[in-house]
Amino acid sequence: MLRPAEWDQWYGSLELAFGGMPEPAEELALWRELTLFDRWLGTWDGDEVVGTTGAFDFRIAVPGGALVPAAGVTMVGVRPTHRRRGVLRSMMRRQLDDVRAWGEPLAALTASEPDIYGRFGYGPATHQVRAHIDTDRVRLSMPDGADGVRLRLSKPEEARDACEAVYARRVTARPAMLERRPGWEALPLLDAPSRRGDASPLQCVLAEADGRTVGYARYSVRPRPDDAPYGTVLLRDVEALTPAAYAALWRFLFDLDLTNEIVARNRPSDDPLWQLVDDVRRCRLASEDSLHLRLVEVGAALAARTYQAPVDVVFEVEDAFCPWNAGRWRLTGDTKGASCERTEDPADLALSVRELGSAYLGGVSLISLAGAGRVRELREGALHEASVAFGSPVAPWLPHGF
Ligand SMILES: CC(=O)SCCNC(=O)CCNC(=O)[C@H](O)C(C)(C)COP(=O)(O)OP(=O)(O)OC[C@H]1O[C@@H](n2cnc3c(N)ncnc32)[C@H](O)[C@@H]1OP(=O)(O)O
Repeated sequence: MLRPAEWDQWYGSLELAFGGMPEPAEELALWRELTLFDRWLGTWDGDEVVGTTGAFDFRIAVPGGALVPAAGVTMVGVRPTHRRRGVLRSMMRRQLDDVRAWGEPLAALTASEPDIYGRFGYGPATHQVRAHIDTDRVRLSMPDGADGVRLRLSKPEEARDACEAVYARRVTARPAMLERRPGWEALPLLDAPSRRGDASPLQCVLAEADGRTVGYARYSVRPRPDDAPYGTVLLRDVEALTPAAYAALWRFLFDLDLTNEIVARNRPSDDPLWQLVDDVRRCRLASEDSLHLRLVEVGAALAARTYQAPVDVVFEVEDAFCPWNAGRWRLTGDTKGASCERTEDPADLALSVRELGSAYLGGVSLISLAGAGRVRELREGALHEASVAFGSPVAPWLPHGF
């Protein structure tokens, strides 16, 4: 637990852990406002803060559409003078014990380096795709109805509630999306001038149909540099409720005069955009890990989602860091619901909690993990059965960091 009076010192230590670059005042103000002091931890050496972390109280969409409590682990830092002597490990210990005590079955984070958190039971569970789209060459095929969508520019702040209403309807449609907690609607609007470089302030275009907002895109424009003929559209986010609105928003971004490129830093791996374009190679896609997930309570977590095919398997789970999860669990479930209970029956699949974290949202298949030797099949057929059941028709995707 952190005291409000300690926050400045605490955050200063976090900034030092990340290299010492001060953050813009508006970002500092938002992170302070979003701080949940009773869920924040500091490690002290005398009167110096040497370790920091916190855990937001998210609810995350899981396959089947439920919103499940998940501790959003954040702001992990250890002072450069105090590294590699167990400060992180002790904070992870305390934090996971806390999360368990709060009754939250999941913990989630985005990692500064992907190899830090596996030892604590987190597995990479979603991917994000970066695109550099050559809008001179790539063409879009427009679905029916796109020409009927009205586009309207608005100040991002004025359009906030309309955008939030669209976002709220999108959350349960895709695993790993986060329900917007109070105060978080300010995050996508952050636009500190010192972060813009040579790009414009943030802009917003709304898609409207039958008088209501059915989509939005927020972006900035970097005008042509001296050595190039055209500028770049930097996409912040885009969401829409209909295929027509989605395509209309992308066409707008593609057609912005005096630009010939869109840079989108975080798109889902199955973004419908890849089906709208005629030349996906000229979208120059690159993928990397995004959300890392940990099952804090294996039984409650596995019972909280649904399964896209009937499943009845016994897992032998290894969990050295949270031993209350270790042992055998029988999962039975289908598209309607699931239960997961302790069992003495023989195991069908053996794996560690980390693999369960990777597979949980349906973005990494158990078969692929087994191909790497990280899941062992002990009953013939169990791997295929569980792998199909754990899948998701929509790729999990985390829309923003935290
Ligand atoms: C969710 C987030 O906030 S991600 C942000 C993480 N923070 C940063 O990257 C900021 C810069 N780095 C740091 O502040 C620190 O180096 C930290 C937090 C990454 C590690 O803190 P430390 O106190 O040095 O870690 P600690 O000594 O407890 O090490 C625990 C284990 O993690 C390993 N480890 C520590 N740092 C790293 C790293 N950067 N990469 C890989 N493994 C690491 C250690 O080797 C140790 O391994 P072991 O279990 O096999 O013995």
